[in-house]
Amino acid sequence: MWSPTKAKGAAAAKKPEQQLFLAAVYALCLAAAVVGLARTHLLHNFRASPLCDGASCSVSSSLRGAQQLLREAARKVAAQHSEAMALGIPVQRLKYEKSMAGAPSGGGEDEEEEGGGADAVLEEVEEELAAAGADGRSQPAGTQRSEEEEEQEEQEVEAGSSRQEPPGGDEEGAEGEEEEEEAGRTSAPSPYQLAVEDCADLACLSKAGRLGMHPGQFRFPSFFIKCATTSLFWHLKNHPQVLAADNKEPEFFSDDCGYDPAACSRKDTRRYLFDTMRLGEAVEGGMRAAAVEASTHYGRNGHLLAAPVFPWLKVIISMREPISRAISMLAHNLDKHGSGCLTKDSVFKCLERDLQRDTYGRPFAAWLDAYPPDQVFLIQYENITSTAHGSDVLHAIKNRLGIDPELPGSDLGIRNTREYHLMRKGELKEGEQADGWPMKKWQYQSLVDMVRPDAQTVADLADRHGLADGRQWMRNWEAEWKATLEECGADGNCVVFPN
Ligand SMILES: Nc1ncnc2c1ncn2[C@@H]1O[C@H](COP(=O)(O)OS(=O)(=O)O)[C@@H](OP(=O)(O)O)[C@H]1O
Repeated sequence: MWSPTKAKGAAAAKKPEQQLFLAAVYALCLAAAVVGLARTHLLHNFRASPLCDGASCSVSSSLRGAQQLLREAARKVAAQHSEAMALGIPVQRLKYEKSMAGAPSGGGEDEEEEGGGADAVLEEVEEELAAAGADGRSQPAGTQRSEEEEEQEEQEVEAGSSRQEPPGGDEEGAEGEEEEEEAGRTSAPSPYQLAVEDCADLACLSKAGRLGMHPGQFRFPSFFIKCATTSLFWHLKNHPQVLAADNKEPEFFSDDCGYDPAACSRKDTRRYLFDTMRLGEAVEGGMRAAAVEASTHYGRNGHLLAAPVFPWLKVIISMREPISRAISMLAHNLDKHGSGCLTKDSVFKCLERDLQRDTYGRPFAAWLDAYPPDQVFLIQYENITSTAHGSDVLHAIKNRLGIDPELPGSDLGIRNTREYHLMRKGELKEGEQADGWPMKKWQYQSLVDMVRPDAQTVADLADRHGLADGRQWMRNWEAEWKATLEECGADGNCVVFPN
């Protein structure tokens, strides 16, 4: 029969080596139980953490989780940054140099995009992770993402709409899915591009314009040119980053829509967008060219038409000494179309009438009311056509438009001259200069007195908005007037040539 005393006595009766063996077995069992419990507890918590992908908690999956967390954090910084920018709160920019593909620094479309500081955070996070091979897949040489691709990714984050998490948005995705996401982010069209692909009217383009773009892309249309434009239009037409309108002066908003974008018919709008402005080609080219047109009449009421529809539009306004501008335009009407009031006998009356009606100040002020000054590029015709400054002005224009300033060259070229039109009509031989316009000295002087206040208004406005040195501007035109007056004969007769 069994009794404790007996058992004790039996245990006590065991040999010391047997006792030692049993103690070791008990200790091992205890340790195994503790380790088992701890493992179950740790795995439970660890799998629930974003550092594991749920199925495994390997070192590489944990590092991927950490990468994801850092991305999320950077995205949050980006979102807060955008919010702050929208509220007008000053946000300190971090060290961040944007090097747009093929575009000069100092004024591209994309430089208007704010948020560099937050992007820099994201960029640095991505760089650090890539350098550390934190995704557990070190990249072989030659397969690393290019700077451009990384910038595309930043832009998408900025746009905030291109990288939506999949429904149920989990971090549990398998490695393949994550790779796909990676590839999609780097080569995907920008949200802007996707939206424009479906556009066939102004409202759609207008709405799309609020979406984010990749670096090197341009909003459509990009800019209009006004005044002394033919040479500039043709120069830019030959630029690889410019998509010039099929017709230099489509006058769509003026002639087709009566300066009211809401009144443009569907048919005319489609024709303008696709045939004239080549929207289809712009989309096919990934929106990587700046679409331009140069309708002269927009100058008068440009503020009415473009600002509500294309708030991003840039405008190049070139102004010529007003009397020369009027002579050039009236002579153009006469030589090319056989119309208008200009004849050798009616010069003064015709100019007086035109200059009273066509002023610079009012429409220019309206453009400036409608557009921020950094979208208006004001040039003095006398500067861009001068041998001393012409190529610098041209360079600056292209810089401001965000296109390579070195292309297609530094020479503006010369087109649409009076001589060209007369030669075509057989009224002038090659190398000959067209006649000037007869006027009395007092007549010319009175025209100068008439246009001076308007010129001064433009100079003051340009100065106030930081667009030009107003005083220099006036000095240039005063010099033109003085030179013309000095050419007049002692008998008070002048022959006026436009500058
Ligand atoms: N590079 C250069 N240097 C000097 N002058 C130049 C240059 N390019 C154009 N022009 C002169 O600009 C005038 C034509 O201007 P636009 O093309 O704007 O005319 S238009 O309003 O579009 O019809 C026209 O002026 P006029 O000849 O006096 O009529 C052109 O001769």
